Amino acid sequence: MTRRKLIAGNWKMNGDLASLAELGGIAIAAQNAPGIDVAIAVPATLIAPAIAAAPGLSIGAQDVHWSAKGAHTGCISVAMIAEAKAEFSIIGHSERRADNGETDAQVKSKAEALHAGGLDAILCVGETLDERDAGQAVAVVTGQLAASVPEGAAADWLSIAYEPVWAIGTGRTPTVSDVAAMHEAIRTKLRELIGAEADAMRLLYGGSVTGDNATELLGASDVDGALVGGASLTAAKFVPIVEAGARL
Ligand SMILES: O=C[C@H](O)COP(=O)(O)O
Repeated sequence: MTRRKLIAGNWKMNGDLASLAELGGIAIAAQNAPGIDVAIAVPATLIAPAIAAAPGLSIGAQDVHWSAKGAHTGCISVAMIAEAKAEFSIIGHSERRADNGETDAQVKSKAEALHAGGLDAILCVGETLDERDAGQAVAVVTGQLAASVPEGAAADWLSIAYEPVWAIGTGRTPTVSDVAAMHEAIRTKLRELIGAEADAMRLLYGGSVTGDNATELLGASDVDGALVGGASLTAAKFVPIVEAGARL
């Protein structure tokens, strides 16, 4: 099955109004790559200004709360990011799991809340280095999927990002065959969970993706795109990744 590639950036807790100038070059690269999707998840305060700065570029959030509203100090709801015109949110990023103790059950509720609000979700999974060294990587990742992918999830609103925790921001990446093996395991698990819809669902790889390794990583079997952190902060670093995705 042909799946449209998605190259998504995650600015994490970086960026300010001045850095939105980077989105101009990224938006042009996206326009020049009509065969793929390009998106950037910015800090919540930058969602509306990012959309104003780069109309037509898909802008999203990096997290949402699962509740519609209420006593959740510091959190942001799906309706709030939707009002700012975000199209999607990342959920379950390993940094949120580590910093905020997020559980798979919460991630599942966030996915359901996004879908109910008409927004897309990029759900992150991934193992730590200790888990990989212990031979538990596949078990950890498939366990995260089993506990966080909503019943009946569909490819038109949910994508999965496999991000080995040890590859994030470290300059280390798994081998292409390790990435392909994990993505195959993810797809197999998704078939168990959501049936044939699994074959339409995009599986992104994330962790130290750069313009230098994007062609190799994006070319791995069952890799349908990338979730890019550090290299998404500037057009100079992100555009080559978009171009690599468009060439495949
Ligand atoms: O969400 C993005 C990932 O955590 C990857 O970050 P990185 O490209 O800086 O390694």
